Amino acid sequence: MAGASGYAGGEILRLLLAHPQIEVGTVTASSTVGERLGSIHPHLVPLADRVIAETTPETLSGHELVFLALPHGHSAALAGQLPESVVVVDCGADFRLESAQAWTTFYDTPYAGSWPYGMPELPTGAGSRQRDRLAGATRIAVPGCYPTAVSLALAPGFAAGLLEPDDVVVVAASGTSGAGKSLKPHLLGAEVMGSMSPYGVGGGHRHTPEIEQNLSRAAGETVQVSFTPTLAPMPRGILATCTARLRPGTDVTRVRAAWVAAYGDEAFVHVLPEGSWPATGAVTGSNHVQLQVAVDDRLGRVVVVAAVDNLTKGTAGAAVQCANLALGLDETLGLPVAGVAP
Ligand SMILES: NC(=O)C1=CN([C@@H]2O[C@H](COP(=O)(O)OP(=O)(O)OC[C@H]3O[C@@H](n4cnc5c(N)ncnc54)[C@H](OP(=O)(O)O)[C@@H]3O)[C@@H](O)[C@H]2O)C=CC1
Ligand SMILES: CC(=O)N[C@@H](CCC(=O)OP(=O)(O)O)C(=O)O
Repeated sequence: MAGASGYAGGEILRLLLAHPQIEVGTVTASSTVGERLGSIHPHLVPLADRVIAETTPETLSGHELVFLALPHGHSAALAGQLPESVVVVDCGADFRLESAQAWTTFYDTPYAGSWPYGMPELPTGAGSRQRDRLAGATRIAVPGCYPTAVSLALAPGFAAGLLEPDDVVVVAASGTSGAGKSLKPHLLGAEVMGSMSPYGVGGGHRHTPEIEQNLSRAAGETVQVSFTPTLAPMPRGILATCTARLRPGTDVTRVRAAWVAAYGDEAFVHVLPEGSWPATGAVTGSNHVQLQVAVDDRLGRVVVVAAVDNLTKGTAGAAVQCANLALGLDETLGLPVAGVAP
């Protein structure tokens, strides 16, 4: 586990402690090398005495499976030095985008290429799902947290041909752990507590091309998205409110049916009963995505609300789910299906 001292790495370790088939091997990081894991993640009691090692190909080699939870731009060099037979599951953005142009527009490191994208439930056209590309894969790019919520929220409508591709508006709120552990002056307690604020406004957030890539794949045509993230005074969770214009003549009774049918067989994506609404508190610590879909008849728009835990289904849970698929295990092994509430 590389990046073990971070938020995503800590969450992967928490999940692996409950996994019946995967054992935690070497834990590595950077500035915390030599420290006890217990001093950084006191909640990971059974791993408290593990000592953090340096992140090098040597310390990571010898494992069948390696999770990378490093800052953007660090995965390519490391993964390139690990044998092809090792399953590498990367929580960073380095290998998520298929378009080099999109990458260079939104990121400031060189384009490294793309790996199979780790969102098993994503409809990818003609009745197929992204999980078909993950079984047996040895390199997997775990999605970003906002793209998880937004893509799973809107993909059923695009896959069913119900939505216009050029009028999609998303506003999403995230808890502060989404920004990682390193010190950021705008994320001090005094700045965050009791206050919500937008960022990346005006189409500048780097998750925009990732969301567009996913929805375009589901739609079979280019989808464009106006995406505005906001920061919410909570440690975990994303609540995404996604609206799109319905195609003319769309029968509104088909709308709910499309979403229910899309996820009826999925273990981790749930369309709530009519009248119930997703809440971040209901998915805290669980690998679930909660969805609700409504139609604004007056404006001819669909409104889909999604809740995920950014650290569980939004990163670490997806990473473990993908590792299960890559290793030929039951996709749901070791993954929490109940949240922590209140
Ligand atoms: N937080 C979230 O909700 C999500 C995160 N992700 C992605 O997961 C990855 C990790 O994010 P997160 O856990 O939040 O980040 P953190 O800042 O919390 O953790 C970063 C980790 O990377 C290590 N690290 C930093 N620099 C280096 C380096 N040069 N070489 C080796 N290791 C290094 C840190 O070690 P040390 O502490 O020892 O310096 C730490 O373990 C990122 O790519 C992020 O984008 C994806 C989806 C959601
Ligand atoms: C609240 C917050 O700051 N969230 C992060 C997204 C976290 C995530 O999913 O990140 P990666 O694409 O970096 O893996 C952000 O907006 O940059």
